Amino acid sequence: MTALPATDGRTAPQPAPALALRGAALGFGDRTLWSGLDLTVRPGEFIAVLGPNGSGKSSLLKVLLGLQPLSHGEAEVAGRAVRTGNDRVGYIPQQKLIDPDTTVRGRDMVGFGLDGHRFGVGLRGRRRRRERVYAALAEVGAGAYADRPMGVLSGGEQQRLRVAQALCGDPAVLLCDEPLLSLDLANQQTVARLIDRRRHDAGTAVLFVTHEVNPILPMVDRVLYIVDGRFAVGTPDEVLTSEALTDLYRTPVDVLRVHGRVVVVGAAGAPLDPHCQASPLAPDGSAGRTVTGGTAVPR
Ligand SMILES: Nc1ncnc2c1ncn2[C@@H]1O[C@H](COP(=O)(O)OP(=O)(O)OP(=O)(O)O)[C@@H](O)[C@H]1O
Repeated sequence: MTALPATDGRTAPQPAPALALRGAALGFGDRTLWSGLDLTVRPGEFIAVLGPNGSGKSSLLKVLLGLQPLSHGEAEVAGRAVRTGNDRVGYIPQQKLIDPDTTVRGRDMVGFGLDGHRFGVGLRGRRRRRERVYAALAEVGAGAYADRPMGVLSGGEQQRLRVAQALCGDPAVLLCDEPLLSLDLANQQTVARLIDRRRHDAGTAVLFVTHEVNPILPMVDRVLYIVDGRFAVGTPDEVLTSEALTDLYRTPVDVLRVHGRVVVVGAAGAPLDPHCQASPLAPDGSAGRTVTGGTAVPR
């Protein structure tokens, strides 16, 4: 705990940050993905991590999972230096359909998210472990199909179980790597709400990597937007603006708000997204501009 002056003159304890990066840099060979990154994330805070393909979003998650050392600087989760196998870190990967022949039950898959040593050995340890899995399944509403083989479950059901697996260890930080990808709208909303509820109820901080910010926009407290070695951090209203993104991309970018959705429009000749299409939304109606087709954030 850090003590900060309270408004009445006494000192009020502040919760330790869920996550802290100080002077962090990551590079491979002579390429620097990002550097000078200082980021302190409060318990329960929801951070969207945005940026084009290859800007280093997933690599940032790997650093926090202890799978990738920083080139410079420090990274801490719940006040401790990051390391592999830290059960204070939960991880939700992209939705990938599991082989239909996979016979492992959802309940067992969720249990894989727990460190076996934590609950001790013997009957008591096994019971505590079982209770934790049960609670995680209940939290995501997956109890009804938890005993079926993973291979026969729908993509949405499988992804709920991945969320349960990530939450099972009661993480201080939840790292999400495009967890809504290839889910239909209803399941996108379900999974996003589960994550949102968790951070409200348990104070779990969330780092959410995505190319499509709109489904989570109402939940986002701050955005970390990485482009070509540079980055911007701030509220969505501060970062998702034409001015801020033009500065970041070093090329003219327009940010439009259409029916509450954010649409990022890039300059012709400098497509921000390989899938850019001629824009029906070009502000001047010219054909010389492009927009990410239905996608909010350039890839
Ligand atoms: N171990 C590694 N060795 C060398 N280069 C790597 C390594 N890991 C990642 N990279 C490179 O670092 C860059 C960033 O990769 P990363 O997966 O973090 O990007 P990303 O922003 O998540 O991209 P996407 O949106 O496409 O998923 C890529 O060019 C990738 O090839």
